[in-house]
Amino acid sequence: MLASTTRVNQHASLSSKRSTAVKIVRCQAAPAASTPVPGKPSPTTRAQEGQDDGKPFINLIPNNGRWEKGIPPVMGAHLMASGTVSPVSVSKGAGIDVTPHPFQYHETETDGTVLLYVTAEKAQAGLVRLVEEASAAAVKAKGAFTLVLSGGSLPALLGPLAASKSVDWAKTHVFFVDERNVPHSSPDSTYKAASEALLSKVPIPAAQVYAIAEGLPVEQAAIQYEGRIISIPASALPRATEGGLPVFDLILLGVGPDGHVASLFPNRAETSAPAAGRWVLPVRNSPKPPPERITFTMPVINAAKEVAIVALGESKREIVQRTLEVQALPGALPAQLVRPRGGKLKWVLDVASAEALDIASWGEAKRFPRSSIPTEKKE
Ligand SMILES: O=C(O)[C@H](O)[C@@H](O)[C@H](O)[C@H](O)COP(=O)(O)O
Repeated sequence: MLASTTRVNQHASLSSKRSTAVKIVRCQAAPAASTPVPGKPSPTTRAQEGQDDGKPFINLIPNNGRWEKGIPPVMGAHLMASGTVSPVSVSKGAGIDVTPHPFQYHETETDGTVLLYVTAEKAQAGLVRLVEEASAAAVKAKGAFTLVLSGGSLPALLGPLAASKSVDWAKTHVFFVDERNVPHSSPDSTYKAASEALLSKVPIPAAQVYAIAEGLPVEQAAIQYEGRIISIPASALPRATEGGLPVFDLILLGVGPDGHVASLFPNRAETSAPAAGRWVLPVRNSPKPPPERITFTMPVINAAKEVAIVALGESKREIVQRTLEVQALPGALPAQLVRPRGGKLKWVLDVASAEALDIASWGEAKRFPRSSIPTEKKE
């Protein structure tokens, strides 16, 4: 049974004039593409009324809520904010010629918290506070704080942390949830970006910044990185009771236009790596250049105490809406697989990236399961 939808701050209008975050706590459940929202011409409304507005006529997932084995007969086929239609997958009926999909729908939901800021600057300040709070809690609890960074636009957002008076850098360990397999001096290096924006400006011991080993083949770089994580004592980096995965205190993710997080891309084998396997994997032929990377697996991300997905600006509008509001093919959007099992999930948005969200409808209970990686691989 889905967790009952938590209260949504109905006043969280996107045009909020509030100067700070509007905290919206909700279940991560996608409204059915066929659930017309009063006052909002949803694809259904347009399709049912047969308006020929030039947009593709789309087949809608029947919102009967009683699918065989939790799998809707038609997956996808929803009209995305960009006006394109997502891919369709038609099963032949439950249990008929169905090969075990690396991802499955399941009924449980994880509450996520959406922190919606009026501007990117306020979102950046909120992100800094989020790191400071996680740091204080971790150092108080175990005398160490493990912070994991993404690449892309994220490192530059952390610049103001250099002025923070509350982060104990002597007790902080910084990792990279993914990293390009390039020299540290390369403009593509996330280590370089994070060093320039923050790490070179704070008194963090060099041995506590875990950069990728340079000059190795990507498979060896992944193994070497995993070995460094394994060598960290559980007192600083506890291991989860289930599966022994490392429990990082805070992982900061970006999200790509295809829904990738870290270097886990849609429909790629790395994205469905099981919890029982490697913690860090090599990625070749990455859809996002540069081609070679290493990446944490999704189970490692989901073992974290807290995960924040940071998506700011107009360019994130469509993927934020798809990820938070649209039923996707199982695993089609890796960002929808981010569901910390025992931890907290937060989205850090600004009005520009949240503009396409239909927050007013978030108060209604939705019966859309989310895809996830099964805990045991179905052979
Ligand atoms: O190394 C990387 O490229 C990142 O880890 C990647 O996952 C990034 O976070 C997203 O692609 C979003 O990047 P932007 O925030 O720059 O759009």
